[in-house]
Amino acid sequence: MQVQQMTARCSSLNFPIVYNDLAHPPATYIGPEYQFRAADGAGNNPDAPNLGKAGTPYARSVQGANPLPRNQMPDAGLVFDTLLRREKFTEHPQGLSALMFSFAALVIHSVFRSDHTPGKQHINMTSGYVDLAPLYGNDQVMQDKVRNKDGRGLLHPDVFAEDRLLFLPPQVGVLLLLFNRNHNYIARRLLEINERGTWKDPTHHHHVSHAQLAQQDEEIFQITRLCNCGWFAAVVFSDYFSAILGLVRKGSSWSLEPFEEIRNDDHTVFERGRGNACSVEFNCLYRWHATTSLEDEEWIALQLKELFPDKNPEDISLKDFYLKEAAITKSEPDLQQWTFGSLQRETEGPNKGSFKDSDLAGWLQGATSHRAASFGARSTPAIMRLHEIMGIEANRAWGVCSLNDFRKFLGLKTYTSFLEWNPNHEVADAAEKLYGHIDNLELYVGLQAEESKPLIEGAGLCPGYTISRAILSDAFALTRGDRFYTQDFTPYNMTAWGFADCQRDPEAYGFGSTLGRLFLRTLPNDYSKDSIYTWFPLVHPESMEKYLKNLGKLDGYDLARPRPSGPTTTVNGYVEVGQVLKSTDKYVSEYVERAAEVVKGKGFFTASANGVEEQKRFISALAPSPEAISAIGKYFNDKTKELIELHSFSLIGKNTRAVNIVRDVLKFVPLHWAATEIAGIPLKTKQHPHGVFTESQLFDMLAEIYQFVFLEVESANYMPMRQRVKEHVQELTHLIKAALGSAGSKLPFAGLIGTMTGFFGKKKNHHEIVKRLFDFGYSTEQVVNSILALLVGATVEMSLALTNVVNLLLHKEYDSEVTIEATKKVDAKDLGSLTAYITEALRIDPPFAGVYRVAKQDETIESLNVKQGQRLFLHIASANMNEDAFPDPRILNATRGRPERYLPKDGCFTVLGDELASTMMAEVLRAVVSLDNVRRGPGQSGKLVRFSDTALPILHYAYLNEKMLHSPWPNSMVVNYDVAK
Ligand code: HEM
Repeated sequence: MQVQQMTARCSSLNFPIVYNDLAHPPATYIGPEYQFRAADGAGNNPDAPNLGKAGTPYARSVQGANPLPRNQMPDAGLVFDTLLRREKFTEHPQGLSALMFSFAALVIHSVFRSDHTPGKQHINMTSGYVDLAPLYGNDQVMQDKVRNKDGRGLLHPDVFAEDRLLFLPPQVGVLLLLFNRNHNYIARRLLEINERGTWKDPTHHHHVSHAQLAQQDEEIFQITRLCNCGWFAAVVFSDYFSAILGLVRKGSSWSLEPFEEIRNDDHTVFERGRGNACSVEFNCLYRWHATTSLEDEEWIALQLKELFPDKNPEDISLKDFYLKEAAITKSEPDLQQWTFGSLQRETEGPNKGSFKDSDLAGWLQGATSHRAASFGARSTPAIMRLHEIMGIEANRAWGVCSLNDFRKFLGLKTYTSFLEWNPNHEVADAAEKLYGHIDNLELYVGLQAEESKPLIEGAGLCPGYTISRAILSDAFALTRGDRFYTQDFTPYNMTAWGFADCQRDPEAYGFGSTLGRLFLRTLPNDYSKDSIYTWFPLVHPESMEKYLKNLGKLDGYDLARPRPSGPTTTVNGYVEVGQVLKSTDKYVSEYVERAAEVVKGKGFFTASANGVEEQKRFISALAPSPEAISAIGKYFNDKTKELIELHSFSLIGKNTRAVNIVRDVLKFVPLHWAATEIAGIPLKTKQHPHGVFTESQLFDMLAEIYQFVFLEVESANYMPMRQRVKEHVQELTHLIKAALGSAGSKLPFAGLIGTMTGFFGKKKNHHEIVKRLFDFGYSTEQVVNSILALLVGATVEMSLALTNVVNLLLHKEYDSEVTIEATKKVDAKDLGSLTAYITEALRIDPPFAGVYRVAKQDETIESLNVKQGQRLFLHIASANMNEDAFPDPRILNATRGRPERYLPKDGCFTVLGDELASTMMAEVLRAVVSLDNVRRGPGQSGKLVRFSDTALPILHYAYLNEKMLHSPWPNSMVVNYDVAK
């Protein structure tokens, strides 16, 4: 190319834009030095590593212009007694609860810790970041004290680093303990998932070197801290801001999101993640002592009495306070022994060292039911006089500007008179007498005693006007300025699950509450899934009731304080599990109640009171003869082959083909049959683009219904899932009804059927089955619900069972715990052998670990004493490993004989009957084993990636779904097989 042409082409490029694509200097770097938060917050900005580090001076934002000579300022005590001292308690206008300000106290303790050592009062001993420093400490020494360091990245149970919290109302410390528990929850899940495969759980592997344990402890701890801080920020941006902006009373789940990348007009990156140091102005405006509830006021009085038994609170001096503080710090016991609020640590058992859940919940729920007070002049409890004097004195020592200087800085109109600042004549007059001129009004007092904002649109916190404007600037500086909430908030740094787990979820109950999710995770037996105490803890329940009523949403919530639920007893013994499973009259499942929440009317026989009878009848309609069973078996065999053919691909230059047997075949074989042959719902595939749902869409809907009715749902997900499941059920029943065809033409919706049959096409089997059901005298509703029951009960769980069977069949080096009897490999030609293989494989690797049952009466079975009403978790997977019942239980031996030793089968075997379900599965297996030299795909692709999830014991294994959250359903495993060239 000619030089001139090159020059012309280059000059047509907009250099500034291209240059501005990237940040200069780079926004972040890779490697552990940059990936994780330093204990003292250093290095948040890699180019200015001391910015916001603990132990550095406070920043000052505003250039004061008005002189405020200290020796001419009114006495701080006098200021308190004239402008701040509470005259009477006025409840908060939005009805915020005491817990709201307990959370606020946690926020401020994360970012302020003024040094009280003489000469060092300008130092902030904590970092300028919302990094949960009260939990993790401000330096490495403190962090080492809270960590357990056994290789699992855990914290010691129920500890935190911040000793100042011991002197605040107990619910503040309790809230922080929930973040300790959340840390340990996250760390455990990270180790279970083990995304990079480099960690070994020291509870199962006893020969891991010290060096490796130390390294993995550090990695897990640091990743967990990032995720836990993500949770903390998510609470700030959901519950906390929702209360501050008044969104909670409007039923809105919208939130500010200040983290995203934004481009300036000239294409430069709008700054983010460049660090933050807290300012003295912010320290002054965040002292919200006026909001203290009556109950907390009483608590402070008691505490001061305890600390200074010989002194009247009004006579305690600053010196007394600082001396006491220093003495307490010196004599503090080991933080694992700290207690507060009369809490007692458990001294033995699995929860040794922890506090009782019910005690913690008691403090939190108490604080929700206490009303916070309004902000404003003459509102701060007298008992906090000393605290306020400390604030005023600090404000003066720091050389903070005047209120008017501050307002000017923010672009707000400066006040010209005291009355303009606070229209209450008495307050304005008193202030004028103390300060002389409005320009002399110091920031601290000016902020705290200013007229408060009323409860108007967009307002919820209702502090003084200037605070309400300035708080947002600081909130943004803190969060958008933090590299770990912006450039380094990535699924790589936090792992895929950790990143997904800590996101604010606008779909969560309580208008996107995160605190509710945290309560249900950390205090599962003491918070309930629909209580307003769970979902709106920062608002007083009576006020929340009023708002929900206005929004027409009262029905969705329980207004009562949650009642603790008893823990579930896990039963592992083979005899006990077997006995309970068989005694269906004495031990009942909870499926009927669950189904009743989402399915209207009769016929959903898999979860109905007289289900056994209905089930038998349904099976007889489905497969009335051995020929019918064989025909269905053939369908399964053909469909498996068809899907393998359709989705397999060949490897270049080899006579090998590969197929994702789980994602593209096993997941969908039962689904095709149930949807098209039984329910009459055609699937949308490449070959049939006019179907109603794609295979995946229908699978996901059925999986959610199945999980809701038959499995365990994380309490925090229960209510949103219930809503979604109701919608799925409605949609599916509508389609099933429409597809009933002429078999139901005597029905009132015959007109609709006319249109739908053309759309669906005609299916002989579907037609016949529907006819047989009507012949039983079933109502339309019963027929529809019966079909829905089959659709749910005979698909997703069977796919999972098939996955486990095929996974075991391909067993090689991957699962060292199981051995397959080499001589007794499966014979593809013999249906009996295939069925026996499936029974044995599902003993070793059942789709679910167990089932829940509730006792209807007292009973003793062997060593198990059951009380009426007790909830039992029957751990079938454990019972299946019983040595007496199954000698060498880890050996997969399909010729064990004595079929009566196997525990009663559940799931699709009950829905379809043993014979039909076994035939279907055996035919799928036959199609797979008939592939020439079928074997696992290479490396990672050939593995069934799954992990144990101790948080949801019913799941034998959990998987990550496409959102990277826990799911019961597998999604990938590639197999290879050979074909003739
Ligand atoms: C109701 C219980 C509370 C008690 C007993 C309490 C007590 C105290 C005490 C003794 C100080 C030390 C004063 C100093 O270092 O100058 C302090 C400081 C402070 N308080 Fe409170 N407080 C309470 C609630 C709150 C709340 C709800 C907030 C606001 C969200 C808050 C914000 C602050 C701030 C920002 C400081 C300055 C911290 C520092 O500079 O280190 N406090 N409080």
